[in-house]
Amino acid sequence: MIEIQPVPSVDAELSIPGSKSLTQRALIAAALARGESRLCGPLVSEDTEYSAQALARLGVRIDREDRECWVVEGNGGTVHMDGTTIYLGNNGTATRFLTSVAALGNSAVTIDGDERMQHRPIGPLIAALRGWGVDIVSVRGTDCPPLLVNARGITGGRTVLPEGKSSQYLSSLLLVAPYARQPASLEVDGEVLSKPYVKMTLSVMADFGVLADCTPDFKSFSIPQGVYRGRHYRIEGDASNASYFWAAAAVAGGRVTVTNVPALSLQGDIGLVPLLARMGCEVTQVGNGLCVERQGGLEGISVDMGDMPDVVPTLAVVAAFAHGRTEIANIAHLRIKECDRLHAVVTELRRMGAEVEEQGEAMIIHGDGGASLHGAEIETYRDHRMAMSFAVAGLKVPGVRITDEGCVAKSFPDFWSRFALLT
Ligand SMILES: O=C(O)C1=C[C@@H](OP(=O)(O)O)[C@@H](O)[C@H](O)C1
Ligand SMILES: C=C(OP(=O)(O)O)C(=O)O
Repeated sequence: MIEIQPVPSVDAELSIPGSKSLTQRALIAAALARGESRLCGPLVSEDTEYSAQALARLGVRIDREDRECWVVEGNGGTVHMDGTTIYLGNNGTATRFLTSVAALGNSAVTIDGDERMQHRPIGPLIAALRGWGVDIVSVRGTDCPPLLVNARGITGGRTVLPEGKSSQYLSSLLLVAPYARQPASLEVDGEVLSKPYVKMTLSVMADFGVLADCTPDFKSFSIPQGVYRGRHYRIEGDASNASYFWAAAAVAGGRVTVTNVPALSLQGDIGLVPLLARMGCEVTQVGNGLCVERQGGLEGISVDMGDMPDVVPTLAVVAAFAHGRTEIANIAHLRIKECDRLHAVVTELRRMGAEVEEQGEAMIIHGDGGASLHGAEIETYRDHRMAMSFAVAGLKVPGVRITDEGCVAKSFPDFWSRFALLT
């Protein structure tokens, strides 16, 4: 357990480790590419460790000796599984992505994860892969991992992705689609949540040489056959993880500059910054980074966060220090993250004395400028984002204690040492 020390205000400038989403996409594109890639600025964390090890099991050589630049020897799309099981912990992104990558191989593979991952749905991806001729089942019939993939490649042609609460199904299909035996197309049923992650997938695919087509509503895709080309690829800082530092300025007052997450980031979570501005912060561009500063008070806002689920806990914590009502809508997908994050955020904010309403797909925070907040022992539910977002509250409120603080290793192993720069 770690107790956060309050500060009168913050004044810091720092860089943030590489984007988790970009690192995992670049690893897969580089793994399936023809030729060598150098991925510079990757995130080194539990999740990317799972991804890299899984790709190694699928026959890809990845040299990670230099933590700053990983060298990946692409297999050109020829996937050979060494062994029978790929275990991915509670890495939702890799579990969804590697399922499709494994389908490109030529042997039976079990995809499994930890107890929580075994409750995170993957049914829509199973259905869409079947539409591309993949023999895949959820071993326990739960539409969650473990999955058994009897891999023999993907046929391509048209498939439909049934409605689901994760964009990762769609990104997963897109990443492997160029390797289908015939040109592939994909239709999506229902609303696409977390759209910026799909955009990011298309952008990484294009960077590695494959241009897919999609309709502006992200519901219909055509992917040409092709092979990614190995390249030098630089990964920007993680916007979701930068959010805790920008939020620190909003909550404690003062300013924080994150130097390596640009305003025009590929990451949708950069969208938190304009929301902080709407609440009363000042935002300025500094080089390739962004500075968030707060001098006056914060006001509540109404916002649809369907496209940026990972920064909902961050915004919710800030909202508890604002004056007035903040409504965060369209966030049902938070319920299938590392924990039921919608319920967890509401529970822990209430534990600190905040007045919060939980709805099926939304949360409402009735802020009073933080006046009624008090210290508490915060349960983190093995969820890195719970730990990091509630740490921010502790910069202002004495006695905030974060349990199981090591859970940040999933995406940000040295979070606590960087956070200490604020105090
Ligand atoms: O594709 C990605 O890299 C991610 C997509 C998002 O998930 P959903 O699409 O399930 O919302 C996000 O929560 C996750 O941390 C990373
Ligand atoms: C939801 C997250 O990750 P994943 O789905 O990859 O487990 C996250 O990092 O907040």
